Amino acid sequence: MPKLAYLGPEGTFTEAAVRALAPDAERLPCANVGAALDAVRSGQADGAVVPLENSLEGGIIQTLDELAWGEPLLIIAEYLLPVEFSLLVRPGTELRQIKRVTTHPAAHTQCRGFIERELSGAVVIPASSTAAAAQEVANPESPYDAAISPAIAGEVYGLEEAASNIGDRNDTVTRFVRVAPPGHVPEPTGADRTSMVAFLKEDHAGALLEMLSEFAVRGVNLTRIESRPTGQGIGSYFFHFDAEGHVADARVGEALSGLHRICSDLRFLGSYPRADRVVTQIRPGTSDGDFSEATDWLTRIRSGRV
Ligand SMILES: O=C(O)C(=O)Cc1ccccc1
Repeated sequence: MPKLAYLGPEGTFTEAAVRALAPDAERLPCANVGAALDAVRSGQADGAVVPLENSLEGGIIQTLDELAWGEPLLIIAEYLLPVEFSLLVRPGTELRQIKRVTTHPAAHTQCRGFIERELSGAVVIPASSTAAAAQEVANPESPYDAAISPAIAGEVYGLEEAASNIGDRNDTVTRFVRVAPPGHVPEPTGADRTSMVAFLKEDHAGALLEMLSEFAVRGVNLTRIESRPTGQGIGSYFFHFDAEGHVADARVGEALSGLHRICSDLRFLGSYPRADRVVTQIRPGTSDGDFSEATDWLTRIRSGRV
């Protein structure tokens, strides 16, 4: 039974993703995303589940930066979780009494409308997770009046639901990934995604276009592109890319080789089955057969067999 580290405590959205991805796994709740990933690096856990992106807010910065800068890890699976937020209070608290709210920053940004409309004047204080916020509010001595959390956290910590489904949109989805120590890449399925992080060799006009061209000319479609500061001054950025397909596909492999040539560093984060099972569309001239036929042709003309 694998042991999976995740953003705890019990009752987080991440825990729901762990239960869906690996129902039989032993769960190791951690205080933050970095600690969950470090548990894998140190061998304390066999893997970890972490949030990677949200359909409303984009990338989860802590996860993106940990995967880019920390000791390398491999993404081996993903899961799409629809997220629904509840306002949880100690039994008896009324909406008008709520002055101090606590939650995870990603939940705060997705519930801004409700907070402005229904809790105007309330301050929102960040918590390490939505369930940590609920656990804190459950303490009768807590300075906080309410937590924004999944409804399940209310059941776990004995809180009341003062309002449900309080997100600004009711179709928000968070993509979670399961990571493992570097090693075996999952087999291609035909409906895969490949993630990577690219660092520019030198900043120049068209540098991003050059990188994108490596994908475009081989018919590789991107599903996410995100720039993050390198920390080395204003204007210095590196890039996260998610592409359709698997590193075992010729067009994806060649795009990665091309990027490797023009980047100062290209970190492969993994090829894994897509949660939505959307099959990769192969553009004419970019199938594995097309690539190997072209390689054979080149070998022939190089050896004089025109
Ligand atoms: O705090 C949680 O419950 C998490 O799992 C992180 C998170 C927060 C908000 C939306 C999705 C994931």
